[in-house]
Parts: sequence; C-alpha cells; structure tokens
Amino acid sequence: MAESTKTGEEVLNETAADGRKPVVVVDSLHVKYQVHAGGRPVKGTGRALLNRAGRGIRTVHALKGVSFTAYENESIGIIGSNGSGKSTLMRALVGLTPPSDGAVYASSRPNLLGVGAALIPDLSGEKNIQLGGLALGFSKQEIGRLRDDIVEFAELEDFIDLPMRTYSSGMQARLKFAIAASKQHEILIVDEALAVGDQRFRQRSEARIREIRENAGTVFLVSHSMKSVLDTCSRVIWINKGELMMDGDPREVVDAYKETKK
Ligand SMILES: Nc1ncnc2c1ncn2[C@@H]1O[C@H](COP(=O)(O)OP(=O)(O)OP(=O)(O)O)[C@@H](O)[C@H]1O
Repeated sequence: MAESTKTGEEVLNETAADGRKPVVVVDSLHVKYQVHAGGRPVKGTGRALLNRAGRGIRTVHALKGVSFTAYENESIGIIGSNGSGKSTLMRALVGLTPPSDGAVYASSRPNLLGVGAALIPDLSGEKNIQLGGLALGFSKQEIGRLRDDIVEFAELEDFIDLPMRTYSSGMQARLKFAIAASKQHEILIVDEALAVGDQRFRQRSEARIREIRENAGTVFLVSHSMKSVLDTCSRVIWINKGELMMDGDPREVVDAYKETKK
C-alpha cells in the first residue's frame, strides 16, 4: 500500500489505530480488458495472421492502480462518470473480474445485491422467491420462513401467483430487491439498486440498506444519484478514468465531483 510497506493481507489483519476493523483491502488494483475491435475478417497464415489479428485487439485499461481500505460498518458510495470503472471495481471485489495487477483482500466474500440472473420470467413470483433464495444459499426450510416477509416487503401479495413477466419493471425490481435483501450480508455491494422503483419504495430500500449496515455489515453503493449517496453513505470514493480521484467525506467528495460537471 502507498502509505506503508505492509502487504494488503497484513493491513486486512490489523485493527486500525482508532479501533476500526478492516474488511476489504484494495491494493494497487489494475484491470485490463482485451476487446476485439471487430472489422474485416483476418486473412493469411503464420506470422502475418498473428500481426494482423493483433491489430484487431484493443486493451482497455479500466482500473489504473486503485487502492483503499474499507472498514466494518462503513457505507461507501462509489461515484464517477459513465465508463469510469465503478462496475469494474465492484466486479473485481466479488471476484467476477480478475485483476491484471494488484489484488483485493477481503475478510469474507463480498456479495452483489442481486439475484436477477437466477430468476425466470415465466415462473410465478412465488417460485422465483424459491429460486432466488436457493441462489442466495438458503435451504428450503429457511426460504419457507422468509417467504412472507419477502412478499410483504415487495408489496406483491395480490400478484405473487402470476408469472414474473407480467410484472411492471418496478414490481420486478421490488421483488428482486426483497429477495436479495432478505439475507444479512457481511459485505454487500449494491449497484444502482436504489435507482429503481418509485420514490416510496426507494425510501424503504434505503432504510433496509441502513439496517443491513447497522448489523455490522459494510455496504458499497454504486450510484449516479448524488442524493442516494448523500442519504445513505458515510464515505464516498470518486473514480475517474480508472483512477481514484478522491476518497472521504460524502459532502466534500460529491461537491468536488459536481464541480467538474459544470
Ligand atoms: N466486459 C468488458 N469488456 C471490455 N471492456 C469493458 C468491459 N466492461 C467494461 N469495459 C470498459 O471498461 C471501462 C470501465 O467500464 P465500467 O463499466 O467499469 O464503468 P462504470 O463507471 O461502471 O460506467 P457506468 O456508469 O456507465 O455504468 C469502460 O471503458 C468500458 O468500456
């Protein structure tokens, strides 16, 4: 890490001077994507083919040496313009995108708040609660116990037997959020989840996020809504073109970010 010669692993295992416990250490993280630029089909053989094929591959350096330490109970907003690397950072935290250099250390496995991929639109809300619950690692009995709370939180009592594809996008979002939030995560990543649903549901999901946070969790919130970030986060990290621009007090970081947008 920049501030010392300690390894990320050592930082993770050390309580900070003020008693806070580190849960995630991001240590000089680089992520590069290899993108096929497309275009004309490659012709030729041997070295000529390799040279020409090589020209079609572009490298996108999406994260350029990002470092920070996240502590227990923090709620960290991740902000930045489109394409700045926020989602890449979150995908690297959960292990979906491998670092090309540097590393991520975590005290327990970070989870992405989302069960979208596990759900099937043709099945009823009821069946999807079971599917989503299984995807979160719950047993059938546990899902049975959580079922009523999920339906109630999603406010889908009258629709729970209908196929999910008949739901409005707001209803689908509520169901997905209610399933995902039924689990107490230690390290939770929320990508724009608060931007879905209507104003009232957004407030309830913010309250639920706060509850998760209060129960000794650490939350990362990726959002384009500065209001959501200011309402929910205790710290904000601003990423710009793959680099960490600022990390600190939400108001100060959001103001500095907004200044560049003028
Ligand atoms: N799977 C991928 N393959 C190739 N390039 C990618 C891939 N995912 C992201 N990128 C590139 O990496 C850079 C960072 O993208 P990323 O999605 O992390 O940004 P973001 O800050 O989350 O953007 P947004 O706010 O628009 O969601 C962009 O240049 C993007 O084109």
